[in-house]
Amino acid sequence: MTMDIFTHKKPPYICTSLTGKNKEEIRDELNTVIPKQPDVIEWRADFLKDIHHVNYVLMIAEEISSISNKPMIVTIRSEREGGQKISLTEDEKVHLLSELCKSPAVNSIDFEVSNDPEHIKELRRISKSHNKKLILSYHNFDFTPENETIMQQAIKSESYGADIAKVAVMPEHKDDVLLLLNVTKEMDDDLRIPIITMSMGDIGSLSRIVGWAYGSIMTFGIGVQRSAPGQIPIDKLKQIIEMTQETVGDWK
Ligand SMILES: O=C1C[C@@](O)(C(=O)O)C[C@@H](O)[C@@H]1O
Repeated sequence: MTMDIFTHKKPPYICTSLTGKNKEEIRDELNTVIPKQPDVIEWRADFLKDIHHVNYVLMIAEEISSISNKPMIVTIRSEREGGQKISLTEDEKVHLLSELCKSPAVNSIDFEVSNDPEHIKELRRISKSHNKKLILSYHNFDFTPENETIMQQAIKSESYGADIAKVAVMPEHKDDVLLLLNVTKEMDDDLRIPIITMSMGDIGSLSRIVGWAYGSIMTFGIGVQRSAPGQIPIDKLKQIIEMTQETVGDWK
């Protein structure tokens, strides 16, 4: 049964990324990660060495799901937006994501909103027909664009029929973290779909702690190895969010 990310707890959901290069490394990661009880697992399949073997990929997805018993997002992050260099063409990547949508092990797929619109439409069609969530994402590892640009990416994601819009941007100074939180609140007010946002890097890590209060439904913490700069270890992240939620309450 595919588990729904959105019904089992009050946000923010704590997600952690698996970045192993092969089945053995992923198993080891799971052994460390599962006791830390993340709510959601993101499998960063772009780290997998043999990503071109569709059956091997599907087998690992099943294994992750059966060991973790958690909702799983599969991401094949493009190199352009901070992912690993992989041996698949864009068409092959879309084919692989389509096959993953058919697997009961997978809850959601993440695809960049900057991808070819035909590929996005195809994955929307397939994910919907298999009852999987489509996260359309935007990453900028260099800087934080202005408010309107971030908003436009999220609006574009919604207009493609995304179930969730995600934005990860790099701050160059403290004001950029405030900008991200501010636009998070605007997106939460204006969009009909849920959003996930983060400001990356050291100063950006503040957004990973308080983003929920501005409308971000998920935050990424380190299980074994970070998948982006500024992530906080899951145990500390959980503790600090619980403490802030106690004082802040349901305010957002
Ligand atoms: O998009 C995201 C968010 C992220 O970049 C972060 O900053 O936590 C980590 C990635 O693994 C994930 O796909």
